[in-house]
Amino acid sequence: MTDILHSPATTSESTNRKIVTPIPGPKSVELHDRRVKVVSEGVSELFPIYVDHAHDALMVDVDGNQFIDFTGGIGVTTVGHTNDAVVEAVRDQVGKVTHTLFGLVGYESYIRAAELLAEHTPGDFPKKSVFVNSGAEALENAVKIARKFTGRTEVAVLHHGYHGRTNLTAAMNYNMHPYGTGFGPLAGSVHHAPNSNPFSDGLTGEQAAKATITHLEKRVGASQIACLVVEPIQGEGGFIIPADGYLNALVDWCEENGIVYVSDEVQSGMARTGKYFASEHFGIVPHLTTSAKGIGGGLPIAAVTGRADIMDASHSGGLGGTFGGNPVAAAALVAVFEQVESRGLLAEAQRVESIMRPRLDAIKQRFDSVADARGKGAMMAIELQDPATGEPAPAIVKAVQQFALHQGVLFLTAGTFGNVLRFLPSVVITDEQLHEGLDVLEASLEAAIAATAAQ
Ligand SMILES: Cc1ncc(COP(=O)(O)O)c(CNCCCC(=O)O)c1O
Repeated sequence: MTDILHSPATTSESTNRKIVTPIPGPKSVELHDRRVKVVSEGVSELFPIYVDHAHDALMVDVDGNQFIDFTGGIGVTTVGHTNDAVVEAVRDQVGKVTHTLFGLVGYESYIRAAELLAEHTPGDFPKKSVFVNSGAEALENAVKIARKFTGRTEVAVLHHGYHGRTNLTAAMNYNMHPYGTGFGPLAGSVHHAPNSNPFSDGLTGEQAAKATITHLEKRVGASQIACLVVEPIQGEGGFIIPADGYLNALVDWCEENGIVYVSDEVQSGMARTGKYFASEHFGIVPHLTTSAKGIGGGLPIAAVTGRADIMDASHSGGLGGTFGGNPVAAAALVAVFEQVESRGLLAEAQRVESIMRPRLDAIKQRFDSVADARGKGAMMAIELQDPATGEPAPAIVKAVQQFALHQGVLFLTAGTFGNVLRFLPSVVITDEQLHEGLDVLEASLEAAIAATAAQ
């Protein structure tokens, strides 16, 4: 197999990429050696590098190697690493008050953050929010609120979905490993139904919705279901975009049966797809929307936002937690929304798609192993299969990721079968950085496919 892991990096002419040591460099190796002594083995170590600083779409490790970042820390730094306005808002806030616990002593930024989410999440009805610290915590609370509002217990989710690493959200995930293996017993009352994946199932939205609804009606009973939790574009599952009409049919079914429709926009939300929330692409209005990742611009904050009557179903004191909506994170959220508005970042996400889509389509035409190219805005992906058998090709995906790392570009994988390369760059990435990263993608695919074929 060609030793693509150590091919000399061709970055000397680049102002965006700079590889000045072996990967990992000596300081990263030293940090790794310290890490293994004090950090649980349970925490993954995907890239063997350690960051020193980052800004916009570029990241520099402790050895001075510079990378174009197509991961965004899994879709968090949508407005860019160390976005200037976010940094300024955090700096202004952190010296004034860092914590009170909003349920004890309130502060304006929590309220402003809730006003922004009420304004920009889908739906023109009165909306309220509660803030928590992670996407999983938002999903946990969305389920609590739906159960309280309906008086029902059962939770419906879709195949290939992902919702977190807590006991309940691990039960809601499609992939048991690595999120739930050995951590059980996981929460009950969670029911998995078929999703819509037109690339692989060939079903129309109507046909796929019938399959989903029939499964839930027969296996659970609509009258028992508190909520149906759906990612409008499934993220960890591989950037799966449902067939036209699928989500609309699910929302209608929920409306008809008193089921709370929860749109999990943790990965697809906050300008990522060129809309504030991906639900807008499909013309659906969820009852509740969960958000996290990009809303905080790198600071940990997550939210459940939705119909005021549903959000108010909880008794006072039923929702909360120590750090939820922390003043510093809330200030960052407000800055993120201001950045999206003032810099036209929805259009920037569309610019990213306008550059990536034709190049990914061309890559699909060039390489038989690339079976699909898909996505919306700055949430694009390619799916790799063995052209002879149609089986998933995760080995090539991993090899591409490794080769690109050594060429100064960070790519993420995804997909139930690990055969998807997903791209989550910040929407402030430059055209030049996009094209350079895609050049490396193409070279990495060529090297990885050749190396795999030579095995
Ligand atoms: C749709 C959707 N809902 C919920 C979550 C969970 O958000 P947390 O902030 O990671 O808890 C996610 C987080 N996805 C990245 C997980 C990374 C990892 O843990 O290895 C998501 O994408």
